[in-house]
Amino acid sequence: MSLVEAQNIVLYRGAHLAVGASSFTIPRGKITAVIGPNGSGKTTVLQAIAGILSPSAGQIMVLGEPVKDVKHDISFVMQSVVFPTGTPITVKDVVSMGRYAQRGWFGMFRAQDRAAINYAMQTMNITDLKSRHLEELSGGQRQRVYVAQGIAQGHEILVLDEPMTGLDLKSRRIIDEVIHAEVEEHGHSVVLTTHDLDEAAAADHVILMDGKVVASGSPEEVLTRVNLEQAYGLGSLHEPADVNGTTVVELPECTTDGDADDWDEQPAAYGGRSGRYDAF
Ligand SMILES: Nc1ncnc2c1ncn2[C@@H]1O[C@H](COP(=O)(O)OP(=O)(O)OP(=O)(O)O)[C@@H](O)[C@H]1O
Repeated sequence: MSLVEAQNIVLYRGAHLAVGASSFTIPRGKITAVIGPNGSGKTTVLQAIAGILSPSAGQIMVLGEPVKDVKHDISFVMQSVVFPTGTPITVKDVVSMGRYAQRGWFGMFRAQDRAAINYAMQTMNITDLKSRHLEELSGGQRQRVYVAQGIAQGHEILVLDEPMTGLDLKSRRIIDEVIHAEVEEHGHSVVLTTHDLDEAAAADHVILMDGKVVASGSPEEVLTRVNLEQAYGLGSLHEPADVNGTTVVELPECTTDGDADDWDEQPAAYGGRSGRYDAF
């Protein structure tokens, strides 16, 4: 059974058509990367998978059921979680929130809840920060806390919106290891968004967005020059270069606040990283 089957879904954010009619499947027990330019609909698709946003047309099934019936199997970690400034909330409080739905009678944490909270803090390497207030943390540390909250939920499906963006190498590695452990050790499925072609190329399955799903399948099937040019704009890719026998495509730099065609001419960084990946 597929993890997700979407047939001709159309997604609006308010009055704005965010994702035009799209069909795709996502395999179960794998890592799926959703990639595409700014504003291409990645977060919107994640929200539909997590049951936060309903399609205005078409249908989306998760684990063979209407998504509203399996919401309790899904952990959704948002791109940025905003707590009002001055909220006296600690790292442990935030991670513990991941267990609120599973708590026992009278809202008491049971041994398994405490174990899940401690496991999540350990795997995300934030145990030594547990008594710190959230607003005392760096952006990268905070992001690890939010991912830990998702891990603590222990659900079969972990949906992560840009978990790696803006993180240093160490934090990226920690999150990468946790994502692989979720799939390989716990048999869970991970769906994440990224701006990094290397990350997408390393996933089991890729969905390429540009206001709709442009392509979905294995990285080899999806991350082709033709598809990437369609999503990121014709001429946006520089001629492939041969680097030590590997064909490498460089993406031009994209402004972070712009839309898909808002390219800078400079062939340099993309999504804060090298912007180079092995072309298929
Ligand atoms: N709350 C909202 N109300 C109206 N339109 C929205 C809202 N949120 C997003 N949009 C629009 O929906 C479209 C898809 O946005 P979405 O956040 O899914 O893109 P994205 O690919 O995740 O972008 P990014 O890479 O910048 O995070 C964009 O055109 C965006 O402007």
